[in-house]
Amino acid sequence: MSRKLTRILVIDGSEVARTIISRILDEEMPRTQLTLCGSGREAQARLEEQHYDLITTALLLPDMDGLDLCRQVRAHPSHHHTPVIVVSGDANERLLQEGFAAGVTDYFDKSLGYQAFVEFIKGFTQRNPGLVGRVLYVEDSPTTARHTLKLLEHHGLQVVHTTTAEEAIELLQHNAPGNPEADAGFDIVMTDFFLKGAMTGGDLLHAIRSKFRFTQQEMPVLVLTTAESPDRQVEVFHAGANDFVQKPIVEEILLARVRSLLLIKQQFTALKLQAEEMRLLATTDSLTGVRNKCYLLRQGAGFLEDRRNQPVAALLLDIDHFKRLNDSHGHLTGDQVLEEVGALLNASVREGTLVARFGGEEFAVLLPRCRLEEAQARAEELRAGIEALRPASHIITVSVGVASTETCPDADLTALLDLADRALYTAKETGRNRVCA
Ligand SMILES: Nc1nc2c(ncn2[C@@H]2O[C@H](COP(=O)(O)OP(=O)(O)OP(=O)(O)O)[C@@H](O)[C@H]2O)c(=O)[nH]1
Repeated sequence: MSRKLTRILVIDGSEVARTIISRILDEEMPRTQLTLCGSGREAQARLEEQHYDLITTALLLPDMDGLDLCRQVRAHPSHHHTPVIVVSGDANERLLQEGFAAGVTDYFDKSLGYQAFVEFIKGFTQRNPGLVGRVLYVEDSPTTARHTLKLLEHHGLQVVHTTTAEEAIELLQHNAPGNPEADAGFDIVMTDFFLKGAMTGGDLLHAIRSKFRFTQQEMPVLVLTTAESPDRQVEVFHAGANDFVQKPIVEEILLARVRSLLLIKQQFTALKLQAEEMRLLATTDSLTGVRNKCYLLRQGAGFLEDRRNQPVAALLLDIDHFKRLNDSHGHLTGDQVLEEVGALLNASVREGTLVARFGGEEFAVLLPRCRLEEAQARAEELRAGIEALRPASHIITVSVGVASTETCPDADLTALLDLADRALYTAKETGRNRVCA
């Protein structure tokens, strides 16, 4: 889900006020597109040009009453839903009595200061975020579809409209996780419950929850129904809908429901990303950036068992005379060398290769679909690459032991690494800075 700019229209007759508000908003809300107006007439002109997520106006404008401006906003076909905050010197009687009737969403007491005003706006926009996301919308009535599409798109949503559940299923299939040709995918589905095709909205819901196995957080579904009995409403929820909206659609109700479902989806996506980051952190060696030994031992077994990876080659690379480097240049230099060698290994291997830190100055590499001869060639490339690297401005060499299941098809991970370790020992014994198999 991409984040879009929050568009705010600030109307205030005082140039000083506009300058201060603009400066603080720029600092505190960098993803804001701010439009400043000094009069009601200027604001009216701006409102003809574009949509805003929020309007704030002083109660007293040089040419107009702030409440009259608010009434005009409420009567405007494109802006009648836009929140309006009225700013006044004190919460005066007139504002309290007439404000809400005029359609004021909230008011702010100016005597609290500009910093507090910006904090207020920040809180307001966080509670009422703009609508951002991709909606799959299934509706077979052309009139309802045209009206709803216009409404959703007007509020910044990307909408893909289909008239049948079958088409919607095809689109969901195409966008399912794992399909390399998938587009951005959908954040929510909105569907009419009664569709004229062979499949109903209920069938679509069933497919979403049972076939695609999308949870209610992963793919929230909003059902549109005509006024129904409580029994029918219960049926909608049993079918796996998150919520429903009755037709004829009331714009504010639809938007509020869509907003809350998008929030559910955003929270789900954020949690998923966080979990992935945590998993990566827990399986990565913090110094070298390659996988840690625990990950190698856990994933390596499966890596070997996967027949598509056969034959699997294992390389064990051990930095030569690393103790000497530590002793003469210090551990921090040693650490930098390890870091740079790890980065080179990560950057040098193809996708599907597993690189891990096996011990202090020792790295393991598992190469899929790699015969012994090719593994030796790959090991030689890595050895030469490290020799040319000069990490921390020192010439560093590695000895490499190579083994492949090509020559021992029954070897499990331990046996394969053991063979590579024996080859590494030979490389060390026969002079270092070489590859042995
Ligand atoms: N700087 C640094 N040193 C480490 C780290 N982990 C292990 N070492 C050091 O790596 C050195 C490994 O020394 P040895 O096992 O004797 O091996 P070597 O000096 O590389 O000699 P050969 O392997 O026989 O060429 C030890 O001095 C460890 O303290 C680390 O994370 N950072």
